[in-house]
Amino acid sequence: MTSEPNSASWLDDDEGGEVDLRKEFAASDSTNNIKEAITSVPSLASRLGGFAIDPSDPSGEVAKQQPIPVPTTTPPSRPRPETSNNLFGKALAGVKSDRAPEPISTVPAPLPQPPVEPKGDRMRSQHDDDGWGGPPTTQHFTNGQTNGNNGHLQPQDGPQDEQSDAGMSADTGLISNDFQVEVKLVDQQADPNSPLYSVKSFEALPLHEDLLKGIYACGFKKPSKIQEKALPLLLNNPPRNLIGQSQSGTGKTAAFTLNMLSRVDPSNATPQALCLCPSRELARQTQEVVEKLGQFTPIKSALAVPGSWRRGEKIQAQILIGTPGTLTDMLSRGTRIFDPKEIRVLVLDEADEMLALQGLGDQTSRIKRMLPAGIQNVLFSATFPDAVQRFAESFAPEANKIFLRKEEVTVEAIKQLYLECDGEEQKYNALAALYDCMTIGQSIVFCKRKAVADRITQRLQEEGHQVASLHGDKQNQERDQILDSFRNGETKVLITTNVVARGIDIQQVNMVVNYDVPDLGPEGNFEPDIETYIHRIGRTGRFGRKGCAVIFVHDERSRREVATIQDALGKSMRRIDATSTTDLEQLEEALKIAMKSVN
Ligand SMILES: Nc1ncnc2c1ncn2[C@@H]1O[C@H](COP(=O)(O)OP(=O)(O)OP(=O)(O)O)[C@@H](O)[C@H]1O
Repeated sequence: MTSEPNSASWLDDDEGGEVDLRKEFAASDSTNNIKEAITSVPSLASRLGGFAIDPSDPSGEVAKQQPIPVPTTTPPSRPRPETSNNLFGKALAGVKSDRAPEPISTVPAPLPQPPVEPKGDRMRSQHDDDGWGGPPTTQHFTNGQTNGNNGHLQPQDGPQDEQSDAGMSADTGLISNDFQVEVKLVDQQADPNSPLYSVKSFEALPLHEDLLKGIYACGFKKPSKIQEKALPLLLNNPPRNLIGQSQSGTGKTAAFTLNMLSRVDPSNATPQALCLCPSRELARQTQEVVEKLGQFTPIKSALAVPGSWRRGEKIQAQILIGTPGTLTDMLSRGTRIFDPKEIRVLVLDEADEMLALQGLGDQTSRIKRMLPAGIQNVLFSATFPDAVQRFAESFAPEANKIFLRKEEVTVEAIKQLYLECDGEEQKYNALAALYDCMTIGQSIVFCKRKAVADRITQRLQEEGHQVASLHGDKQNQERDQILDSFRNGETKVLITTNVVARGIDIQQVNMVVNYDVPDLGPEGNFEPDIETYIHRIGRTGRFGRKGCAVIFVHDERSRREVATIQDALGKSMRRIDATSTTDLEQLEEALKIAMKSVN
């Protein structure tokens, strides 16, 4: 980590620890056509000028020389991997495809033909193959070496000038969006320092051909690092628990989804894989991923969130995705809704949240107790704080583990900035002034409280801005509609609480604003909530895309909190001086470049 340089212009220092945001993002601009589309944005400086003035430092120069201090200790490393399991066989064999496969324009390499296993209880028959032998594996990714400079990551070596293409159309190779920019993932996936890097191809993984077809239909060309590492461990027989950590937006969902699709028996029309998510929004999204990746299999999925299920209705889908409340409700009815004894895989997405002692942990543990012992427990998250990690290890005993080093948990392509405001009211002014920038792409504004989200939404709307607010007090259907219209681009700015802080994957989101510093609430002594910060900013920078995350600082306390976050992440944030026209114009420029790069 580095401390902030004393440079007058933060865009000048393009060497050393700090990054010239504008130059870096511009360097990745292999296409210029977007530039025209964004040059119409009015000057941010012209709209922001004049706030956050410290009376003792009217020019702002003193403050600029005193960055939020970042302690110089290197975060402790976790132990190195010990062993790795061999692959014993294919986890999905003999899945019948009774749906007519649709033509895929990207012709894949010849598909591997997994051995056909007789229908029936696939998991148990695999289990019989070779027992639960072999030591669990712990792996640690490293997406960069430390340069001896207080643990700050070295700049990546590989070419970074082309963008990812998670949303690529299989027909054209173009992202379907407003700007039609061709962006390639190839270079990032060839760079060993990238979390998207993999040695293997999907074809080399033990996946059924119908799942490979689903993967191609999603436009995925190569696995990410977590997919490459986790899938063989997940699909290995006998099934073993797995705790997997990987940065936000690196494809964890596909990893656990492919495992669920591989592990269920399509001929048995009852839930065999359960996936628990912390919000209805995430459960709905995950079900879509299951449907997409499984579209060439006969496997069905169902949703277990409030309003998704008619009381008394028996679930006949093999994969059930839901929130703990609804799943507990279903399970409390014995075998009437589904037979828990048939469950063989339990996935906790956002596992640290699902196991949090003050939160969902109780419900999750209760659900687990209603399921058979010895099922495969799969826990994924971008964050695993130490206390939860211990609980996770007892929840999923003898698990194979994939953990990140502390300094690796945030995505390098998300540029983290903080913006000083002079009090609460100025925060609102800053947000209003950022509106045009926020609508070049799409943005999510996170607030601590629902009331604040509603209040600023109303004010912005009264001033003629188009924004929507989403939080847990809204009706289920309204929640679904609001997120759907944000997802399809009808709404450009979403003002929300932590309800969408985790897991939500909307590739066009190129800016996240932390209107409030997230905190741990009364149980956590109102300390800053580092994990929530990581997940919030992870709503941008998905699968190799670039993004900007701005956090508002408006008093001594929030200043301290942001310093704590920097310390915990081992990364310094660039300070934006709201009294400096130059800084603000540079910020605007950097945002524009970042925004176009995510498309
Ligand atoms: N191998 C791949 N190639 C290209 N795109 C991919 C690949 N795997 C996943 N993606 C895409 O990357 C995006 C992010 O994936 P996903 O939502 O699974 O990330 P995640 O790791 O679960 O993130 P989070 O920690 O925020 O939950 C999705 O749009 C997904 O479709």
